[in-house]
Amino acid sequence: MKDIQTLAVVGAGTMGQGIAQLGIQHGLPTVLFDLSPTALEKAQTAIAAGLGKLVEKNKLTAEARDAALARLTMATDMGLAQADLVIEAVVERLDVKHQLFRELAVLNGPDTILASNTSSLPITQLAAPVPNPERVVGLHFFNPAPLMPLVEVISGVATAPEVADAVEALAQRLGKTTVRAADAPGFIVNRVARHYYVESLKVVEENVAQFEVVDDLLEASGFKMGPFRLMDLIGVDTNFSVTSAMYASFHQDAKFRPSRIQQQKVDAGHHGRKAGRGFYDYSK
Ligand SMILES: NC(=O)c1ccc[n+]([C@@H]2O[C@H](COP(=O)([O-])OP(=O)(O)OC[C@H]3O[C@@H](n4cnc5c(N)ncnc54)[C@H](O)[C@@H]3O)[C@@H](O)[C@H]2O)c1
Repeated sequence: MKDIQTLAVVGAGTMGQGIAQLGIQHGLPTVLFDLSPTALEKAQTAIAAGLGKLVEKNKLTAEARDAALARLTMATDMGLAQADLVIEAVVERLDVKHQLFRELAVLNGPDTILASNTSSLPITQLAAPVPNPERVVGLHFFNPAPLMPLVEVISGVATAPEVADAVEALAQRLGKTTVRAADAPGFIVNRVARHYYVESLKVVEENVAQFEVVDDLLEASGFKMGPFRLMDLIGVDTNFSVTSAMYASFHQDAKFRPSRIQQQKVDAGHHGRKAGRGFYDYSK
């Protein structure tokens, strides 16, 4: 297994931009590819701001920040998404991720590792139509990726053990604490955390309490963020897709049923902080 020396991140949204920041911060020349030039512009601003904050806090020198930024290539041309490790962080849809991995497999050699940041889709299913599925692996960062210490490493049925070892070592090089998770829907954290969102949405749907009250109470009881503030941070659309995928994977088990409140937010484009509006208004 060759050493991972270069990184490509596909999808420059909430997660992709954070993962790319980690890569350049830790010395990896990194290509950040997205279909949307606007997403790339926003990502570039966010990465520069993220590194800038570290400089302000004396956690990074200005020279190290400049060197990190020089390692970053922003790309709307998918042809540039070639690296030892490609991490995809695009929308949570199996069809989109399948198509993407097939294209990445053509662009890259058979020994390039293809990792998915999926929150819920089974790695075995993701890998099935990809040439050389033994190099497909789950590498699940948490939001915000530069700050959250945990990364789940997930092997599908076909994943070669040395591939899982290599991405785990890479995550540790990025300063993360890793945990191996079995290839079950939602892995560990999202499976348990799903009920935080699903049950809170039910409380609001049943008029037991308003969402702001639920947030305030849960924060007062010790949770760092209330469920609605957290959904806004995650992306209401992403959170809804993850719940929908898990509901399907668990064969419509009612305890994972998505909420019509979330469906409505998605339909209205109220996708959370990234859209300026979710459960709360961020336009100011
Ligand atoms: N948001 C979270 O808190 C969080 C946490 C952990 C994991 N994840 C997972 O990370 C992945 C990305 O989630 P996100 O919240 O960053 O999404 P997002 O909606 O913020 O960003 C997705 C980006 O992917 C781009 N994109 C879509 N299709 C593409 C394609 N074919 N090629 C290139 N770019 C494409 C979009 O333009 C967009 O910029 C999902 O699988 C999600 O489940 C999300």
